[in-house]
Amino acid sequence: MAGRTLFDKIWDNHVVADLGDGFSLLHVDRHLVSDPGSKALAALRQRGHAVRNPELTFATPDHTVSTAPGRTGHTANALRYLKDLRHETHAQGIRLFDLGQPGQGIVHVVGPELGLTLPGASIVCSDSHTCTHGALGALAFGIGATEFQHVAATQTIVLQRPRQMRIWFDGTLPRGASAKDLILHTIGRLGATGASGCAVEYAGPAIDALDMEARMTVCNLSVEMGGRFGIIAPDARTFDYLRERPYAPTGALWERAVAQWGALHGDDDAVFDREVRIDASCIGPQITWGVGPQDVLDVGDVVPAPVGPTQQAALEYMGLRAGDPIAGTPIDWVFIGSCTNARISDLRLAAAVVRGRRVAAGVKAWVVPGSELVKRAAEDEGLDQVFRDAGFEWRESGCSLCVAGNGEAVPPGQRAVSTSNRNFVGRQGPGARTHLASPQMAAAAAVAGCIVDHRTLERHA
Ligand SMILES: CC(C)[C@H](C(=O)O)[C@@H](O)C(=O)O
Ligand code: SF4
Repeated sequence: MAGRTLFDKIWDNHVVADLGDGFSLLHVDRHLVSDPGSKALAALRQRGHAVRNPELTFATPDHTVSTAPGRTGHTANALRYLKDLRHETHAQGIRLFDLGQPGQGIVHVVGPELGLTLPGASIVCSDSHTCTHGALGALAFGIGATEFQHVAATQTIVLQRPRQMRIWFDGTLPRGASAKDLILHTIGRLGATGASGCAVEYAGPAIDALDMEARMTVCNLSVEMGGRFGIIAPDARTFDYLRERPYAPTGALWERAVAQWGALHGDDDAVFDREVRIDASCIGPQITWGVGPQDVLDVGDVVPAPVGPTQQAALEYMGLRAGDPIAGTPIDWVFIGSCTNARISDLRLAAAVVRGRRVAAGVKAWVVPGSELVKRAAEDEGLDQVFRDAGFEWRESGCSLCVAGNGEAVPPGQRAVSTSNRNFVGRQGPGARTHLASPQMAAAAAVAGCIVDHRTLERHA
């Protein structure tokens, strides 16, 4: 028998029934629910179904909640979602991590930090960035509203085994380049559909060297190149990260779990449908110029000449001219947040750039921690003060400006550098222009008032 990939092994462990033609009925170990999921919960209840395993289902509001300090200014829409989520989770006996409680936050930040996300587990959430959890060696993927009801009612899901791709990163990232740069560069190389329909395994020395939160950043953007799953084999770093997390196993169970997790890696002779190799040592700080994460360049490069009408339209939307250096482009907003880059390590990286500096005149800069626990940890370290002293707004946790689904938006025509994962037309508000970048790059833009290579700021410090 041919060797199996890591993904194959986890898949095989979850098969309840083989349905033929590559389809399987899989057991779901964790169902994560955020506020948009309240609609599907309501629909399920109206059809008279109970949630089969409420103890495997966990909820928290993130998309629509206000992130204003003190949670003021909730929109009518947000209040409705919040009320529905509270009502539906209560009716079904589902654990809800509500506003102000440890455990609240962007669902993809919360899963790993609570130890709900575990190596070898299957994890679903009706959100495309569920691929984030694959960073811990989980089989994690986004589902639709119909699948949500199926999962909730049966704790299983029907899935066709996807094609598999491995991206192998040689070398080490240069100083000043981060996981965000690594994955943006990769998407730039492979394109928005480069991993369509695939489960993507990230491997190689440059991945091994990343800490857990950086690995989450990498897996988070898998879906931006069409991959429904991203996965990284768990290792000692993964186990260290999970030890003593609230929902991680303890005592003898922990020992057994680690022994099993240690076996979670692909066989040497496993075959992938596609293999890509990338040299991480050539990757510098990245910044997007267009309206998809694949429209990305090195911060030292010039805006490319458009290839075809789509890119021409992207340049017009972004208000950029081909041939101009991207560095030096004036900006109006900075958003440090989202399930890509709002964990404590991201905030530390951004704070290191900001410390002792001021946000440039006319720039609005927000830090939106990824979760209540991230917020508290940052405050314990005094990071909130570093940001506040510089003129940043220090906010409550949630999705906020990443999706502008909560009344928080970048005004039309204004230009933002954002640590999130989508720079689509109107994503941060109608007419808003978004440049995706790492936390260091976003922090540097805030203090410089323009797009800038954060390494050049460091030299002047
Ligand atoms: C609202 C939700 C369904 C959506 C997703 O699936 O990703 C959002 O989180 C996003 O990032 O665009
Ligand atoms: S932070 Fe952004 S990308 Fe992540 S779940 Fe929320 S809206 Fe989606």
